[in-house]
Amino acid sequence: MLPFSRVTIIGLGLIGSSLARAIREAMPTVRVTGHDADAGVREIARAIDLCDDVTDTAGASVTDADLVVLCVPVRAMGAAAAEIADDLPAEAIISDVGSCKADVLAQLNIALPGRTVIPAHPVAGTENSGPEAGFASLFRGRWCIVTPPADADPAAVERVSELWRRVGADVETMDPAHHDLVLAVTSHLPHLIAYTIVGTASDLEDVTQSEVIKYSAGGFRDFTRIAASDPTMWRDVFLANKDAVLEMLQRFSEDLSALQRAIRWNDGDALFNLFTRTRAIRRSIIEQGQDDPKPDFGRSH
Ligand SMILES: NC(=O)c1ccc[n+]([C@@H]2O[C@H](COP(=O)([O-])OP(=O)(O)OC[C@H]3O[C@@H](n4cnc5c(N)ncnc54)[C@H](O)[C@@H]3O)[C@@H](O)[C@H]2O)c1
Ligand SMILES: O=C(O)C(=O)C[C@]1(C(=O)O)C=C[C@@H](O)C=C1
Repeated sequence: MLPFSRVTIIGLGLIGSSLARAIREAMPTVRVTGHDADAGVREIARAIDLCDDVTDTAGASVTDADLVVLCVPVRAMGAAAAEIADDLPAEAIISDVGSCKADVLAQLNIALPGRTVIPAHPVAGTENSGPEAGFASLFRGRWCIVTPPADADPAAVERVSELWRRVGADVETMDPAHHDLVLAVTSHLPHLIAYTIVGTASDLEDVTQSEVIKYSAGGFRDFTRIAASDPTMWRDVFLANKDAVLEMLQRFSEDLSALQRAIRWNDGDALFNLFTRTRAIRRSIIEQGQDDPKPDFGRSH
């Protein structure tokens, strides 16, 4: 049996539009309704036939929904939830796809008191945004981490999990705070590092302009892809997951200082040993046949 029959997606950008496409492909009988605050995005969504219906107001999009998935930047979750509060059917489940979870759960609990809120995070994406950047296979073979509140109804958790399995994801359940700590190191910190490296390079007059472009075939080019990620999304992630990111940044800074010291004092052994360890990690991932690896998020809760 299908977990839901009428799904509303609010926010029709990369993730919302990918979810709409994936649901329509995997579960063609499910009615998908969409809404976006941006009239231009709604126009594109209609033009590309993204959903069965795209409504001009958030309220109109949820009146008969049995699942509403908020796919907006993490600091816009509370406002998006408040807009649907009066029109939401009593039995509807509310979920989201935000990249950090504790702050989003707090926002949703304030905006929708007493409602069934089951947050989730598909750990899949690209550096692109908007309704035309999405694609149906985005979640296939990727993790989706469901982060229910401690007192969540297990049946509601299972229905949300089943939706993500149906669009191809592997589902883990995790405590929201633990999720935020893990993702701070596996996703948020790498983005911060990429933004820093590309920003620093462009600040250095000597290597800017043609030279940054001309010689960016290798490692730097990989960083520029990540650093092209959406500014609104990532501003929100760093501010909403501040504590976990600052904790991981502290650890990272200490490790970077140790490397700095090793270079200054010609400690070749320290450099060699670290690089040998990190190379072994990458090789063991490839040997397991995962060249686009899903990180092991550890124990489920
Ligand atoms: N991009 C990724 O790689 C990725 C991966 C996993 C999860 N996420 C999470 O998914 C969410 C959406 O990210 P995205 O990459 O799809 O962004 P996006 O910029 O492509 O789309 C976001 C959409 O939300 C709309 N929006 C903003 N505020 C709104 C509101 N109050 N009501 C209705 N619509 C509103 C915007 O107009 C935009 O069309 C974010 O919370 C992000 O953290 C992103
Ligand atoms: O592959 C990318 O471009 C991504 O940044 C995707 C990525 C990640 O860090 O893995 C980014 C943010 C998400 O919340 C989930 C996935």
